[in-house]
Amino acid sequence: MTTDTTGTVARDDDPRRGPADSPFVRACRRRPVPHTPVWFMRQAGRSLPEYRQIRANVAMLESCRRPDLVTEITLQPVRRHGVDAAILFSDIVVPVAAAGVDLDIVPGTGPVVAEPVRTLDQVEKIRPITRDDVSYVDEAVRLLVAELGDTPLIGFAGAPFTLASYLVEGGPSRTHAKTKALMYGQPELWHALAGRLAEITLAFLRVQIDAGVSAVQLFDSWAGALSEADYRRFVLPHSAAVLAGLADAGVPRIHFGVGTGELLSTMGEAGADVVGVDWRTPLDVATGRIGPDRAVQGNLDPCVLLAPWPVVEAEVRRILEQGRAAPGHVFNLGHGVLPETDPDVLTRVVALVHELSAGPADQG
Ligand SMILES: Cc1c2[nH]c(c1CCC(=O)O)Cc1[nH]c(c(CCC(=O)O)c1C)Cc1[nH]c(c(CCC(=O)O)c1C)Cc1[nH]c(c(C)c1CCC(=O)O)C2
Repeated sequence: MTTDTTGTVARDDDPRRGPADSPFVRACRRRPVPHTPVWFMRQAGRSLPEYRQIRANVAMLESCRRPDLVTEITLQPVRRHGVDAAILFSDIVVPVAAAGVDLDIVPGTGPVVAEPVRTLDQVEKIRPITRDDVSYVDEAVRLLVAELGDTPLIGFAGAPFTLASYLVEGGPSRTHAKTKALMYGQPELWHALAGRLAEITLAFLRVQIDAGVSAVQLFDSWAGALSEADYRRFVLPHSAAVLAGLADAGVPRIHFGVGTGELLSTMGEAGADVVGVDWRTPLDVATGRIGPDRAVQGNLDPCVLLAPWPVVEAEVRRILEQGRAAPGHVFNLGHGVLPETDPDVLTRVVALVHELSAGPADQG
């Protein structure tokens, strides 16, 4: 129970509380929570039979452009698992396609770009986007916010480095060699590309915030491929521009990458409220690097979900324990749900996180 400024007592299920006062948003803001909130990156997707069914005859990008499908797919894991937040069903390449880049999402591969970026002329043809270019996202967010009630909706976008990697490599890459070669060999072209992608990302996140999302996550999934010095020189200014552009938006900003143990403190400097941590760095160690001014999100290894339940349970306990060192903890995986994951295990993890972390709300 809480007491508002008029002295009226609001029950925990009172709709007036709204998503801004949800455990998820409170943890992002380092406020006391009734339980540790939990959601999963890629919670909507191939681990769910109801997702595989609805996507059976619809291409990935087409499904992202149909508000009815986006709404249904986003809600599926919320209904099934009782997670503390929904994440908009979309993809990091959706705004880039809206900006005029010829690309597709190939099943089992990922984004594939028809003409990889090599010249300034190509960069200049990637045009800035407006709300009208992504009106289907605006519409889907509005439908979802109405359906979700007190459950917060997370909006997201890809960060400039991760987007640039797809555009320069032409598809997924293990080494990001072409991207790094461009970065080192043609720094002006690199900064022009990353700057344009930062503009598009900021505009895309603004559309989602204006439509009502309660938080945003900036995915720099592949930033861990860079040294700290190169990250600072080539990537940080562009990601910081996106995050600074949202400073007045009033929603928490989460910043996530994989293999970023050595970058955690610098990624925090980019300006997020919450830093996502993969499974390689324990959360207490991560908090030591990030500092007391930011919450953390993570960090169960998605592969652990394929192990017998006692292993999963022990890992969930360890992560909750190490997360207590952080000023705020959002439970999540260290990267996305693997398609072969048994969805019932995800549901059990949500219940276990809630059970183990529930206690009298700290009034501090
Ligand atoms: C790098 C990246 C991409 N897309 C995304 C990232 C950053 C997050 C991360 O690091 O995983 C972001 C993304 N993509 C998708 C979401 C949905 C929201 C959620 O997390 O539930 C999110 C947040 C749907 C999707 N995006 C994609 C799928 C699978 C396509 C399908 O179901 O047919 C989904 C559900 C396609 C995609 N798109 C991309 C990849 C690597 C793939 C997978 C390729 C494959 O394995 O088939 C690029």
